[in-house]
Amino acid sequence: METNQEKNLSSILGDLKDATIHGSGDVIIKNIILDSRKVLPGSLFVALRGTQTDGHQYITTATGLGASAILCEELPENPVGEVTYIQVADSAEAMGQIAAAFYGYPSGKLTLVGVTGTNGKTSVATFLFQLFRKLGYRCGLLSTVQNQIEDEIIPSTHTTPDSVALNQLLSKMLASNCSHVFMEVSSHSVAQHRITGLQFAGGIFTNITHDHLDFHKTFDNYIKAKKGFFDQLPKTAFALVNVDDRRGSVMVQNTKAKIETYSLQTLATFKGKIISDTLAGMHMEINQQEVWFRVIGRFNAYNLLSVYGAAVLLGEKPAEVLTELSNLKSPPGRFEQFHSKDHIVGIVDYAHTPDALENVLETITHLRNGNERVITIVGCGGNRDAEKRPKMAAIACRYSNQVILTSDNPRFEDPLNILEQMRKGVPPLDYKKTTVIPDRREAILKAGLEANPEDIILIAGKGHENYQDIQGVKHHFDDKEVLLEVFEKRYSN
Ligand SMILES: CC(=O)N[C@H]1[C@@H](OP(=O)(O)OP(=O)(O)OC[C@H]2O[C@@H](n3ccc(=O)[nH]c3=O)[C@H](O)[C@@H]2O)O[C@H](CO)[C@@H](O)[C@@H]1O[C@H](C)C(=O)N[C@@H](C)C(=O)N[C@H](CCC(=O)O)C(=O)O
Ligand SMILES: Nc1ncnc2c1ncn2[C@@H]1O[C@H](COP(=O)(O)OP(=O)(O)OP(=O)(O)O)[C@@H](O)[C@H]1O
Ligand SMILES: N[C@H](CCC[C@H](N)C(=O)O)C(=O)O
Ligand SMILES: [Mg+2]
Repeated sequence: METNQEKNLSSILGDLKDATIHGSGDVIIKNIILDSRKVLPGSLFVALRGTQTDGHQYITTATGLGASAILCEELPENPVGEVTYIQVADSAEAMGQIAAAFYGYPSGKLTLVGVTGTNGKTSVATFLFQLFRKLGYRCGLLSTVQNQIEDEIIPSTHTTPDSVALNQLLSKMLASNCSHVFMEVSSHSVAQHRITGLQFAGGIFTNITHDHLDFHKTFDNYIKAKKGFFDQLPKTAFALVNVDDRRGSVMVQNTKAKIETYSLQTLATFKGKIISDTLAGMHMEINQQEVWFRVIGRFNAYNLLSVYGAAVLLGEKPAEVLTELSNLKSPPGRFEQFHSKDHIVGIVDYAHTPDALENVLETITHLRNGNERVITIVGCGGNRDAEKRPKMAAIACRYSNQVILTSDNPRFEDPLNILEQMRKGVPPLDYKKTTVIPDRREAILKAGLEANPEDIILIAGKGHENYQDIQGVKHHFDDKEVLLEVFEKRYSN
């Protein structure tokens, strides 16, 4: 007999086109597993071709551990008699369809909105989650910072989980009576079919700039990956795009969804204008209605505008939406401000791309009103796009009086090597104001101790992260903690 956790294999294969089934469809599947080391008796093991290795190499291990079925692109040389092999053209794509069926298609029973773009996904998804809770709905969130079911926090490992984890989380949200779920859709997740089989009520495009070329290789591929999300939206969904980004129209070129737009510069369904922007708050006009926000910065004007648009497209009343939006706070590590007793402003921000860093520094530049200095501390992650390293250093120099280049998450790279690549972006005229301090803690302490009252210290790149990933080991590290520690130190000395 089937239980909640179990399904008959043939009952979850219905959405697969062109699959060849070798063996019986009448097999009980207890779970879907993509790592052979986690296979249990009754598992359906999915052989995925990865970036490091090929899951097909582990099919024999999986059957040895009791897998009752294997989803694969190529059959093993010696198939096991009692195991069912489902042969498909693309295992990752098929896995998305099977995972949705295994968990009872939870996305179709929820109002699911996805957010894609280089920057702003976490901010927009989190604002939507906060807003809809305030509007009285039970909600779920899938984000880089954390996954959340109402108040329950479930740590996240990826911006967008794999299709099995994703459908499992969605079914948990449904079981908790959530009606709305807001999720980030990373370009990796589209390319790797993590979102295949999901039924979206809407999709939002924030922007696209330089990132992840380590994975996508060319900017064109990166654009195609993001566009893939809009290509697969159904005609019942909305596709809400930022038309101030020149790739906005490309994103929705082939979508079946209803296209809606937002802009700060041109005519759009949702048109916004910034009236003033200070450290205390932002005053905007949205579709002729004036509104004050606690959240600040031009990039957040875009984020709030898209959130407003999505809420209205989901049927919420504009006036109620604006009232609730005006009280929202930024998610952790997104332009998060701290003030020392002698009025130094510390800003912890997750800007880890050239565009994000430039936006944040432009915002800081606009907020300056006197002789305060801007001190920027920034690093770049290891085993990630190396092209952004010199660019980010150059941007930091352009907008700051003092720059400290430091380590982010070196991962498996030599931090000094990363810093050397960043240093190449420092214009010779800016050598004098630039220091390289590989130890991130030391870098923050130095800035915090040397700053003068009213100075602004930007600590960019790690935002909410509470670890530093060095050689595969995550050591506790929190920019906020070190900043607050040094603010205290100024008084104890
Ligand atoms: C580059 C990338 O996306 N990698 C993801 C990918 O891993 P991979 O392709 O390297 O896998 P692999 O190690 O080659 O293994 C291939 C297959 O063999 C299996 N295997 C492997 C060994 C074994 O003994 N047995 C076995 O079955 C693996 O489970 C896997 O299914 O598939 C794994 C399983 O789903 C993911 O955990 C992994 O994410 C890694 C950890 C990662 O860091 N991903 C980042 C780049 C990422 O996805 N980032 C985006 C957001 C970025 C952003 O927008 O800023 C995200 O959505 O989080
Ligand atoms: N709409 C935006 N446009 C440009 N930059 C933004 C925007 N929103 C936020 N940022 C900047 O980008 C940083 C990351 O923001 P956020 O975490 O919302 O993006 P993300 O797309 O979720 O990033 P990730 O790809 O790591 O998941 C912020 O800390 C801020 O510096
Ligand atoms: N989602 C992004 C986060 C980068 C954050 C930055 N701190 C880094 O480690 O490079 C990535 O995985 O590329
Ligand atoms: Mg994110």
